[in-house]
Amino acid sequence: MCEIAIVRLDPDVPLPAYAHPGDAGADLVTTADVTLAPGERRLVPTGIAIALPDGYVGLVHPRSGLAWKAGLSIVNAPGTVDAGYRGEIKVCLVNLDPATPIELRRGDRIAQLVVQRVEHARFIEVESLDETSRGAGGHGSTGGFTASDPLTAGSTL
Ligand SMILES: O=c1ccn([C@H]2C[C@H](O)[C@@H](COP(=O)(O)OP(=O)(O)OP(=O)(O)O)O2)c(=O)[nH]1
Ligand SMILES: [Mg+2]
Repeated sequence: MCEIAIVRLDPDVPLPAYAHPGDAGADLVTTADVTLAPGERRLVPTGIAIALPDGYVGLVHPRSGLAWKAGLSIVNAPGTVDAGYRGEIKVCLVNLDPATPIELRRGDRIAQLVVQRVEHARFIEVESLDETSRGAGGHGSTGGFTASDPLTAGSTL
């Protein structure tokens, strides 16, 4: 377990909390009242700043319940909080529902922070890459998931 120093920029904000032991994400709240019109996006404050240890990253993920029930998502999901970042964590929320506004109140849990270790890579330029079974196949090269997908049209599962 890693320890993360945290500063509350708003005295009322709760510390990020795991809802259950073993959960991957610690919930983050908004400190603002926000209404998102259909299709609208907004950078929303969380009232906290953290100091992640070197070699860690904080990933800001959407919450699945709000995604399913209201269409609330994060434009840049998952957001990347760098270890050296000391500013307020903010979340770029978006209302993906085509018709219904989303009303968020100060204190609502709007996202979850997943803390992970990261590798730092050295990029070494070469003339060509080794051969693999996948090669350059990507972006649906192994098939899609519906009959309307042009890659799999006519497929009989
Ligand atoms: O959901 C997010 C994503 C990022 N950040 C903060 C922390 C992160 O360390 C910094 C920069 O994020 P990122 O590198 O994703 O954005 P950028 O557009 O590349 O900005 P920069 O040029 O500052 O790196 O913004 C957040 O508060 N919330
Ligand atoms: Mg960046």
